[in-house]
Amino acid sequence: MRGDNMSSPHFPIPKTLPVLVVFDGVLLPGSTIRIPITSVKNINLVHSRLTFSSRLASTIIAIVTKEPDKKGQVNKLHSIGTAGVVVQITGTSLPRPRYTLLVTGLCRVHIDSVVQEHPYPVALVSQLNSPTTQVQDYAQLVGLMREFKEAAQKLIDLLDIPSSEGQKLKDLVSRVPEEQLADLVASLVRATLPERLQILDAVDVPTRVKITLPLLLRHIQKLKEVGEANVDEDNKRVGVRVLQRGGRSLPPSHPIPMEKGQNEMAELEARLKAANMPPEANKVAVKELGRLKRMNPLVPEYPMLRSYLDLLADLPWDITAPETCNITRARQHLDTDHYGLEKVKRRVLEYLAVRQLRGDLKGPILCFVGPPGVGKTSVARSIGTTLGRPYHRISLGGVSDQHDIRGHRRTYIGAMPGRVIQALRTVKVKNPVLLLDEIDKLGSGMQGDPAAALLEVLDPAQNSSFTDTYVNLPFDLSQVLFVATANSLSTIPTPLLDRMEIIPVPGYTQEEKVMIGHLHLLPKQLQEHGLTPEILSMSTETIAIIIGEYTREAGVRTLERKIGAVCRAVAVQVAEALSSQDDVEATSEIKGAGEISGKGKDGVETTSEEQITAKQQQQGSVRHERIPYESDDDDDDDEDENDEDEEEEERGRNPSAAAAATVSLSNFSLSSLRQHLELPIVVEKKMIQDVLGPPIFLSGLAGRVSVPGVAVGLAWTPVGGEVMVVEATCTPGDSGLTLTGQLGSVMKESAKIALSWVRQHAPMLDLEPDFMRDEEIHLHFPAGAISKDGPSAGVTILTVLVSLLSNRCVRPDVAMTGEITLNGVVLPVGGIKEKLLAAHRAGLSTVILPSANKKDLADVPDSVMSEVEVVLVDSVEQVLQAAFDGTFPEVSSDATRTKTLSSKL
Ligand SMILES: Nc1ncnc2c1ncn2[C@@H]1O[C@H](COP(=O)(O)OP(=O)(O)OP(=O)(O)O)[C@@H](O)[C@H]1O
Repeated sequence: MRGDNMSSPHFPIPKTLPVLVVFDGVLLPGSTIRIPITSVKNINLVHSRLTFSSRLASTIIAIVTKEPDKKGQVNKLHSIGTAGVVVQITGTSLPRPRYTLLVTGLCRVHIDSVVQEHPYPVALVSQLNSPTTQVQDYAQLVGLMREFKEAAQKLIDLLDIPSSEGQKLKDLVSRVPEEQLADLVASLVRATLPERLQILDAVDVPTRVKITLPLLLRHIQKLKEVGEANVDEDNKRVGVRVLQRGGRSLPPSHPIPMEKGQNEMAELEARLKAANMPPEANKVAVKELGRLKRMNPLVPEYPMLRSYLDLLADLPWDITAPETCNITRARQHLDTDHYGLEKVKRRVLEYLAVRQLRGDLKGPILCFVGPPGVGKTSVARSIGTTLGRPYHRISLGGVSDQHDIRGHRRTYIGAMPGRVIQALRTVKVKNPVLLLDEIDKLGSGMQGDPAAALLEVLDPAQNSSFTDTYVNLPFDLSQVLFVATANSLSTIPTPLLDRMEIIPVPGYTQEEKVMIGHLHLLPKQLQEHGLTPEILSMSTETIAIIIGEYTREAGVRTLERKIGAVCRAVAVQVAEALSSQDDVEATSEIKGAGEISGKGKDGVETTSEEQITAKQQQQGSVRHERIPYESDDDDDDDEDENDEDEEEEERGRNPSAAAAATVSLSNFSLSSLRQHLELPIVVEKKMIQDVLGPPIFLSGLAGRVSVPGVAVGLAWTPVGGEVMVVEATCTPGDSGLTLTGQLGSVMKESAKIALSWVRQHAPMLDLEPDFMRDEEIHLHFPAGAISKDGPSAGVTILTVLVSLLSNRCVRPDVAMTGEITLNGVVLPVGGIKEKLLAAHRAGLSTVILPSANKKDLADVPDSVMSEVEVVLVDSVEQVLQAAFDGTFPEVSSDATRTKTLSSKL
């Protein structure tokens, strides 16, 4: 069968091709099919060979059918496949890769051998072209072709497609080269998988035509039988294939519903007109539409141009949402949705008021900066709701390719517009509120700098004519209200920072968290679990226990999850109570059955075997009815899987039961539930431990600070303030000072400065001048896996060294922060509010701060200031006085640590 003689010039196909395995279809040369990608190997192939900016021409793959054996089991690759080019990829790679490829067949190839199986198959192939037709066969072939073409025209007449489309198809059939004719018509004809494989195997043209003709005639016969008025569903599908894809076939498993009598082009033209584009864009749209109309639907560019025009028609060039800005309502909105955050709310209201008065849409871009879970996204969403404009969130975390923002060139496979244009297509208005979430997490990779692309989007001077690379036309973004969020300013490029107004959203105090939990998170979780305050009651004291013993965060996200876990546990109790109610009902029904069958009213005591069976069946049916709810809850489970630290939630909870309870509660009144449960179920400490496990964080650092060489420092991190127990030990040796805990260079320098100061002041500290001659000091910062840097640990390091060398304990209730100089001056540091909140959270009562930070105390909530004593210091001596209670107390004799230097002091 293999054709060694080339009958006509063909483009060469590479000798080695990656193989895309298909299971229920056959791609014939000249036709285009959609192939859903589900198997791991096919996904690997897409990732490695098709999604890396490959140019169209270079991505030739072999599409080979895995055919079933006689028992219907799929087992071996067919020996002949089709070399094809992927013209479009749709789908996503997250959360799970799911793609659909649009592939056009080029020519037949023989699979000589499979040279690689993993990660995707690769095969050595030889191109198959039709052998030259011998002169004696020629007359016969001409007759056969004529008959075939006539039958094909007849089939097209019978297909349920608009006449204009039919005419186009007929023209195509009359023009197409003879060797492509059978393949083209075969893609219109209904045929089984083995029949299609037979057509694929027919390398020489006459054989192929001879095989296809009977199938063609069979299809015509069938269409005639059902009659034009009653075209069966399958034929409609064929019609749709022709109508929608211009003569290219689609696998039977992916039919597209018929839009009877609709002219695709006219519809597209009408949509483009209705889009009311600016003249420049309109000119391009008209020109491209003309090109699409003239284009042969079989060429790979057709679907790409079609998608482009669809996007132009979908973009909101001239659609504006009416803005309903009302400051009083805005205030109400913000207050209803958020507790506290007074400064943030005030700034947002000022911003909205200025916009309302000026009546224009230009203004600074607000950027909310703060630790996770403090309500940044939530406040930004409230702005959208307040203004009555559609809101859309663009997540920028991990975006490292500028094309994600600016779009890809249309010539690339899988080309897509950038995220901003995609968002506008989704919201369908040109003035939405777009939230640029996690703007500080933008990456920068090989594919250009996305931050630079964002500059163009955010700059009011440029964004009125933002040109996405895919759209390639200016789009006016000046009416979009951009709002951004970030955890830290340090990673936001300066030019981007310059264009935004930073609104800090600080962490919450313990009291604020309790109130947020009580007023917002608990009601929200109750509602999400189908519970009510009449069923579950949780006091503010209980919420405070959860905060203190199960969370260490600046925001309230973990708190919300923990409250959710408690709600689920209660939902299980309710569900169980409801099922026991079902049991009782079942019993009473059985009693009823007993009455009917003439048994006594006191049937419970005298339950017969039949009754027990009936009861069991009844219970079985109760269980059975709940099954749908159980599967409904799968989503819940998925979410839970994403929670990193939620193992305790697994304990004592049953999401299925929770869901069952949620649904069942609507059917059962509270009064009937009260018969089985004492309501409300009051959540107390014992129940919290049962559900969440033993406390994760024990308050008080006293145990750890009760030995010399340990002090509590305060650190600022993008996720809020942290208390850090810094430790030092001293052992015989000569390697000087060893630092561990992934410290940056600035922190290492702080340690050196502190040691120099101690050396310089050895006499004052009662140390010998060469106290480190035979000793080495090891200084460790906890959470060794996390890198740390910055000068603010200076005072803590110094205090730890003094404590170690003087063998005296630091006060256990003191935390400190501040930079030191060689001369012992204490300099101001940042993140004071966050640090004080962290100290307060950890139950520390005294905080040593640089005097120059006094101004920052104004930001610290009164509730914290009233419980934490702040000692302002200018010098290291003052730090030591405060840290050691002014007297440098001797270590008690039962100190747990051996002090190697004690003999020297
Ligand atoms: N002040 C508050 N009042 C009421 N609810 C709040 C408050 N702050 C946070 N929340 C709630 O906490 C949850 C987390 O908030 P949100 O998602 O807005 O945090 P975020 O600061 O954007 O975090 P991230 O930086 O991780 O995106 C939400 O359910 C939100 O409603």
